[in-house]
Amino acid sequence: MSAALLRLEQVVAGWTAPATRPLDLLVDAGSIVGLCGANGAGKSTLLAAVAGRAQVFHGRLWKKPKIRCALQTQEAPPLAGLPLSGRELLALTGAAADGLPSWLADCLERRLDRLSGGQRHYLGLWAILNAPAELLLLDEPTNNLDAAGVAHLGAALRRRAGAGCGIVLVSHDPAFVAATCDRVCRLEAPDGR
Ligand SMILES: Nc1ncnc2c1ncn2[C@@H]1O[C@H](COP(=O)(O)OP(=O)(O)OP(=O)(O)O)[C@@H](O)[C@H]1O
Repeated sequence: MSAALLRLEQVVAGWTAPATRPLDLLVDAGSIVGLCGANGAGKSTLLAAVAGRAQVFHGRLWKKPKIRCALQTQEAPPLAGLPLSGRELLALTGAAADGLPSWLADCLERRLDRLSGGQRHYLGLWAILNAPAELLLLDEPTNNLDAAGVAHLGAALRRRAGAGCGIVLVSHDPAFVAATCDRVCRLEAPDGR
């Protein structure tokens, strides 16, 4: 029997005013759900509403009681000038370094603001992906990643789902979504796109 972790019924989310069309969404433990839609449709806003950062204006948003959510956003953390290493970043979220690709394991002791954009992105993503959470909310996780990084990410997501996590990922990459997600949900933009 599947165990529901997240259920949205006709949810309209926004920051200071409603910004999305109504959305129904069900995420079970062990499943990876893709959320697609045009620029500005409100996909990031919906993830933020699930994480409790944005508002729900209409509909019903249910999460399994006491569930822990980890949210990856598209915003780059303000790291410039901060002597924070990759290993320290992982420690901040409680993520283990085991399983990191070899090309990133070598970067763990270096300052994040001296890494490449892709290296920094994947370490930041890894910190969220492997945080002690049951529901992972990922916003454009393949941004900045090369083909090897995308393949590694797909396998890491499958492992987390296999361990019982529910995953919602927003992506504009149809090939990645088709290869990775069990189901895809489309959010229509307010203007109908
Ligand atoms: N922090 C914020 N405060 C107020 N409005 C916001 C905020 N973030 C986004 N918006 C607005 O909410 C609407 C939806 O934006 P959102 O980023 O959720 O769309 P998206 O579907 O994720 O787009 P994209 O595919 O371009 O990343 C837009 O009109 C945007 O201007």
